[in-house]
Amino acid sequence: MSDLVLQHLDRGLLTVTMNRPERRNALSAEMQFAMLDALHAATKNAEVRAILLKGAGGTFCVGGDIQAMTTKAPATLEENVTDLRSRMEISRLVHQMQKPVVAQVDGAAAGAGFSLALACDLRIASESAKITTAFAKIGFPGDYGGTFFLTKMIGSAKARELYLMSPVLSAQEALGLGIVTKVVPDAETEKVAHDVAMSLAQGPTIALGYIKKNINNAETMSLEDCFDGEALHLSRCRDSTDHKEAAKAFVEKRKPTFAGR
Ligand SMILES: CC(C)(COP(=O)(O)OP(=O)(O)OC[C@H]1O[C@@H](n2cnc3c(N)ncnc32)[C@H](O)[C@@H]1OP(=O)(O)O)[C@@H](O)C(=O)NCCC(=O)NCCSC(=O)/C=C1/CC=CC=CO1
Repeated sequence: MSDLVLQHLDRGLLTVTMNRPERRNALSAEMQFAMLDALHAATKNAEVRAILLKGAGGTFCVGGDIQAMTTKAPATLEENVTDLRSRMEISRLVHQMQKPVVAQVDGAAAGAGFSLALACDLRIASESAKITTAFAKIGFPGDYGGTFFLTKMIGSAKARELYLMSPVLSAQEALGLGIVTKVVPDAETEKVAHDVAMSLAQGPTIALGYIKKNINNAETMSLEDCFDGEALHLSRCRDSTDHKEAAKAFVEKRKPTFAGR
């Protein structure tokens, strides 16, 4: 396990911390591969029922390490494409895994760090967070699925504006655009993000996974295919312990306890 990505599992919640605070968690190659390993393992581990993704030292992630970009060894176009595409699996795993992923966006989310936050299901932002696509300012068009996620989230017109003009948004501005879920005072960000993620980790895991799948389906599939998916997923949940417990708890007028199966 790499020190660049810390992992802590508590009652179904896996906290994954990008840990390069001295560089505001700018993504080094080693860090990206460690994240890929962590996310692959989390996808397969039934004990992980939700993930909280955060950065160490009060910053989420400022994206690719610009300092490292100035000394990068030359490679062919094909090598660069293969390399970047393989690292971008981080965003695909986050977006598609059938477990909720919450981003704790404090300090800044920029470039690939912004893309990564967008790949998550919910974003809890601190009041002073700076949020920006950043790419155009250093002569890049975008990566880690950011253009896909942002366009789906806020529409093509606004996504173009944020990528072409690259403004640095405040958390409140990002909230107004629907980019972040909630803005909280800086001192409360860690607690609120943790509480939100923990409540998902204690939820009906199978149903939450299918909610994600249904909504991901809606991003790309036809109405007919989405209906087929909803019918299949709800029918599968009928047999789940959590659905039976939730129905029983409702009738008995008590809070359900979900086991995640
Ligand atoms: C808007 C900012 C994110 C935050 O602004 P602010 O809070 O005012 O902080 P600064 O004073 O600008 O920065 C503080 C220190 O952090 C250093 N820093 C910031 N970003 C990076 C970075 N990306 N890489 C390296 N270092 C960074 C900054 O130099 C300061 O250091 P010193 O205190 O020593 O001076 C603002 O910081 C900002 O706009 N940052 C740039 C964001 C950016 O352009 N990111 C890269 C986008 S491209 C990308 O992500 C591409 C890839 C490609 C390949 C592989 C993987 C990933 O992504």
